[in-house]
Amino acid sequence: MFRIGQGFDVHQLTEGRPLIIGGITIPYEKGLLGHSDADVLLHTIADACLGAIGEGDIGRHFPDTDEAFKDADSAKLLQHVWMMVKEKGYLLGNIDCTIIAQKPKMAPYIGDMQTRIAQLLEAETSQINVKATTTEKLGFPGRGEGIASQAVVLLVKKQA
Ligand SMILES: Nc1ccn([C@@H]2O[C@H](COP(=O)(O)O)[C@@H](O)[C@H]2O)c(=O)n1
Ligand SMILES: C[C@@]1(CO)OP(=O)(O)OP(=O)(O)OC[C@H]1O
Repeated sequence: MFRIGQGFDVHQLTEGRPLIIGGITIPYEKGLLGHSDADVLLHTIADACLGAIGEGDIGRHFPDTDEAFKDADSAKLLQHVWMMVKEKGYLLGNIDCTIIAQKPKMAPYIGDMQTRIAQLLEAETSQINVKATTTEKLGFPGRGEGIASQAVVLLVKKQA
């Protein structure tokens, strides 16, 4: 039995914050703003996983009004979500993600992101695909105001 989920998230770019995407710190003049470390890609994957198991979204499980999640490491939030997926008896099929950013260039960091996401989800790197695209300078990502990401996840029910 299969379950699919999709995720989408956006965070604003601002000065004075580190840029953390897919669990990797990327050298850049700005970082993403959020209650947590604002790792837009890990949030997107967490939302896709929660969607696949019918458990709502990360705001429901980790509210941004809760001081416990202030500056939270999104890797830990995703690991918690992955525990929920495993408790429901699912394994990862595959994940496909897109980071939507005019700058910086993500290509040099994609391999490390895939490795880190695979670690967090106890999967093989071959099960994780991360892509990046600009919006050809159009809209808020194109103006460099923020970064968005999208993900689709396929889960497979463990055999009894
Ligand atoms: N922030 C980004 C955006 C894109 N890339 C890579 O460049 C390729 C071309 O991007 P277009 O938006 O012009 O289609 C894209 O396929 C990515 O490989 C990137 O590394 N970082
Ligand atoms: C992760 C949480 C919790 O710290 O905060 P943010 O970093 O603001 O991220 P967002 O994607 O807006 O929503 C989920 C939040 O509840």
